[in-house]
Amino acid sequence: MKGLLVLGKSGQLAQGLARLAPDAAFWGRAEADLSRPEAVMERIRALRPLAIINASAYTAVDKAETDVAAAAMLNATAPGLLARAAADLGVPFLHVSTDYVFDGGGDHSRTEDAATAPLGIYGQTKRDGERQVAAAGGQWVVMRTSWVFSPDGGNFVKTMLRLGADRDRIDVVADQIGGPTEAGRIAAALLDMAGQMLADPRKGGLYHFAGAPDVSWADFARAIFCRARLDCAVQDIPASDYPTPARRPANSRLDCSKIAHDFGIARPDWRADLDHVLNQLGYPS
Ligand SMILES: NC(=O)C1=CN([C@@H]2O[C@H](COP(=O)(O)OP(=O)(O)OC[C@H]3O[C@@H](n4cnc5c(N)ncnc54)[C@H](OP(=O)(O)O)[C@@H]3O)[C@@H](O)[C@H]2O)C=CC1
Ligand SMILES: Cc1cn([C@H]2C[C@H](O)[C@@H](COP(=O)(O)OP(=O)(O)O[C@H]3O[C@@H](C)C(=O)[C@@H](O)[C@H]3O)O2)c(=O)[nH]c1=O
Ligand SMILES: [Mg+2]
Repeated sequence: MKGLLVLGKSGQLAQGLARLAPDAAFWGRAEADLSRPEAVMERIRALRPLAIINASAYTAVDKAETDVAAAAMLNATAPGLLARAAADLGVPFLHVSTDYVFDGGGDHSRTEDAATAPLGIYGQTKRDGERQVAAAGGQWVVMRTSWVFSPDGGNFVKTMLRLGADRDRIDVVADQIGGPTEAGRIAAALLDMAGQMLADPRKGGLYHFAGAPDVSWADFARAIFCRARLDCAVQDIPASDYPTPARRPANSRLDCSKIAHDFGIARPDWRADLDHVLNQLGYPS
């Protein structure tokens, strides 16, 4: 997509976008340090992009608990200012948020209008970012997704492949349920949405988008070992047996019917996407 500016370069989503939209401009930390967003806004005004996708974020969930100011800057203040720069230019701004804005009670799928109640700093700062993007006054999309995996960067799939290679058993949380989502699918959905927003200035808003079917982390780990042909047994454990600085939601199920209705974008099946990512990582199918 010509004229597209992506904030982010080496991250999972940024790399997914780079594969699908190689002629876009990609600004990583070196080109555009979002801990100093005012300078980035100036450069955006000079570039005059036709659409902006923000693929940058502070994603270290546990570290955010003690690095609050940096998480707030990257996840809330910077997206708000980027959205304002896009609004001033009159171009669409697409941003990504997370299932961690919810407290994860119950066992139902949440729609976009469900109440947010983040359990930790990462989720809180992402929720604040959603609000700042919506308040910037331009044409915007916030896509909430979950459990992102890809061949690039750090993610649960790569962690399991590393651990599973030298252990014969691993304990994995079985009472947190969500939709694993391949980064390339998010990239494709955002590019599709950007095109539709350019064609129709009324389009935009808050949307859920996650891979199907919903699973526990333990079942996701089993699928990874099975498809990678790694001989590592998964022991189901409750989250209470895996203490972490930040609490995670137990129920991360996202109802994705609004994006299907408004944009014609369906939930991708993570099982096929996992096969594809494992192939990219050198595991034969
Ligand atoms: N990972 C997940 O499981 C989930 C992620 N999300 C959301 O999806 C989006 C994409 O996440 P993902 O691709 O996984 O993230 P990654 O952690 O893989 O990548 C983070 C990106 O942020 C950029 N970045 C970090 N600090 C700065 C900074 N100071 N200035 C400029 N850029 C910076 C990095 O830049 P550089 O390229 O220079 O390294 C990198 O491109 C985020 O909004 C995230 O909150 C939502 C649900 C789940
Ligand atoms: C490594 C490991 C993790 N776990 C658990 C911890 C946690 O509950 C779950 C997943 O671990 P992770 O560290 O990948 O989880 P986490 O970093 O919290 O993943 C989240 O990242 C942010 C950015 C998001 O927005 C979320 O959608 C989600 O993807 O698995 C085990 O049970 N055993 C293990 O050996
Ligand atoms: Mg993590």
